[in-house]
Amino acid sequence: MAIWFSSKSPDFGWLSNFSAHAFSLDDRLWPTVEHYFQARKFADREIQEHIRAAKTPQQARKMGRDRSLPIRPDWEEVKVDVMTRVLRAKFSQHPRLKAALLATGDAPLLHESTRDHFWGCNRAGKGGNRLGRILMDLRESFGRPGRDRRPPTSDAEWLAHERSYELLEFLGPQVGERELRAVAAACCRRIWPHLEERSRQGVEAVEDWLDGRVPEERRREAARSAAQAFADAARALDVGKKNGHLFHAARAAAACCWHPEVAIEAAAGIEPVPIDGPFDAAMTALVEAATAQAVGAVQEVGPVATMHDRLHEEMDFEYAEQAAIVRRILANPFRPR
Ligand SMILES: Nc1c(N[C@@H]2O[C@H](COP(=O)(O)O)[C@@H](O)[C@H]2O)[nH]c(=O)[nH]c1=O
Repeated sequence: MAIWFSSKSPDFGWLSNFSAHAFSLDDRLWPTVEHYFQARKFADREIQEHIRAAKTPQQARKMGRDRSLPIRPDWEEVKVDVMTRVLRAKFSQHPRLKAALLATGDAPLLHESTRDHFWGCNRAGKGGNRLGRILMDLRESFGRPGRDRRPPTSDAEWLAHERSYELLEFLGPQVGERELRAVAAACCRRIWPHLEERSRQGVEAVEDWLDGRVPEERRREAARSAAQAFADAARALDVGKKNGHLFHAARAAAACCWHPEVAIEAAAGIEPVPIDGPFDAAMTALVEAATAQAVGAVQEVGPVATMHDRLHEEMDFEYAEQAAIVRRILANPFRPR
């Protein structure tokens, strides 16, 4: 069945360019794909920076479409390449989104738009759906086995594996909720300095629950309060103020405290990638905690040219540290007991 998406779709807003999934590209951090795409219309770095600092993707789009500023003369020739590049960056840097994209299988992805017949199409079939087509190509390239996806295949590989989320993905649904929560909490402990009080208390409630000391009600309250802390961090997110690591850290803690009755993404007023169960919650916590750690580490790195490489190095480093946590908490599947 075809999947229709736009920034307004309740279930597939994460496919839209407006979704709040920050990534790094061209030596800088970008709050959304839309910010990057609109900024790239201009050669002038000052204008790019102005758009990068826009509070919302809607605002970035408005700025990019303001024709009082000169756009690069070759924009029409390069815009599809720019979009392809930025979408690859978004989905490669968010393993959870990449997994969600792969999980759409071979469903046609259609960017619903009544007006934009280039990137989107309407329900009557009018429009080129270029955005949907790029996403389908990306899905296909991610689906091919390669350096991006290497689950462990032996005891030795399990012990040497350096990506926490791939270890969890490999074990899949057989991991119990207690183990998942324990891994998520331990990963949040590693970003403690980036967490504010409500997020810390949430993680502590999860730890107490692991010790068997927490009534259901406290867990729900902790989840609400951590979700609220994330909502506040989302509102305060401002690349100009270099506080991206606080946003990702608060999201990690909120995911760690996930409770089925508390909608984390909705609390933050951003495009929903609804968390679907404890496994999904733990994956989100791992990815966001690694991002928080990495962004925090490179925030002050200058010149910007070196920041980009450093960000990826720092994320790899953190995923390796988390992989050791996964091994400590979960049983080695290659040594059955
Ligand atoms: N207006 C809109 C979207 N339009 C977005 O605008 C971009 C194209 O900009 P331009 O080439 O300047 O027309 C492209 O990223 C497209 O996805 N998307 C959404 O999800 N929701 C919206 O409401």
